[in-house]
Amino acid sequence: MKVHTPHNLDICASVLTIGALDGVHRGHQALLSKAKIRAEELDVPFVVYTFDPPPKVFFRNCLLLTTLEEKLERLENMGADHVIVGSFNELFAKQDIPVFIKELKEICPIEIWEGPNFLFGKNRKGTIQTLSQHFNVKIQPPVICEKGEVISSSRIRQLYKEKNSTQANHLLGWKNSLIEI
Ligand SMILES: Cc1cc2nc3c(=O)[nH]c(=O)nc-3n(C[C@H](O)[C@H](O)[C@H](O)COP(=O)(O)O)c2cc1C
Ligand SMILES: Nc1ncnc2c1ncn2[C@@H]1O[C@H](COP(=O)(O)OP(=O)(O)OP(=O)(O)O)[C@@H](O)[C@H]1O
Repeated sequence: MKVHTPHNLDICASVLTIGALDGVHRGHQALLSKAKIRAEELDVPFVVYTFDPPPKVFFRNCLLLTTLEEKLERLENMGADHVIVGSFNELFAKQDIPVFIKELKEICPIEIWEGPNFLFGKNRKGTIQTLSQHFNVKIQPPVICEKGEVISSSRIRQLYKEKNSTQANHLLGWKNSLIEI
């Protein structure tokens, strides 16, 4: 797996997933697995575009579930061929959506895989519909836990706050998920 800064990956076809992916939890894992399978079927590299720190950590000071190093390790485990890491700061967040779309076009995605409620870009104004105007977007149905709740980084952060690290680690689904709080 190769790690890149934005605008530094030169490929002519890919399957792409974009996301903060903090924790690379069981919902992310299902999404990434699907995208990886499609990349293999299409015989193109599987590219993940992620952000460091996760936007919610940057804007709202949320608990960080995985350091960049841990996240990259997990993404490698999920079969990512290339990871683009956008350093998330004020300047990055100010980029207009068409600018970000133009950057994504550099990666030439044949398919972009996301979950159903994916929002992106400045002020979270970009939707699946926005993305679909430019790319072939595929949706992974939401992965829910045994209790019927959608697995999310926010839910896992909440479980850690409630000191329920057993359930948090269960939703993360990685053996070495140990956050001390
Ligand atoms: C160019 C760009 C600008 C962004 N600006 C904002 C922003 O102003 N406010 C915000 O909450 N998130 C912003 N984000 C983060 C997105 O809303 C979103 O968190 C990110 O695309 C990852 O999606 P995910 O949270 O579903 O993983 C921006 C993302 C990008 C790519
Ligand atoms: N449970 C899930 N099932 C399927 N896809 C998911 C799930 N959770 C997140 N995704 C998808 O993973 C991608 C990255 O999402 P993101 O990193 O924002 O995860 P999140 O768990 O929703 O985070 P947060 O709770 O901090 O908003 C998005 O396309 C999102 O829709």
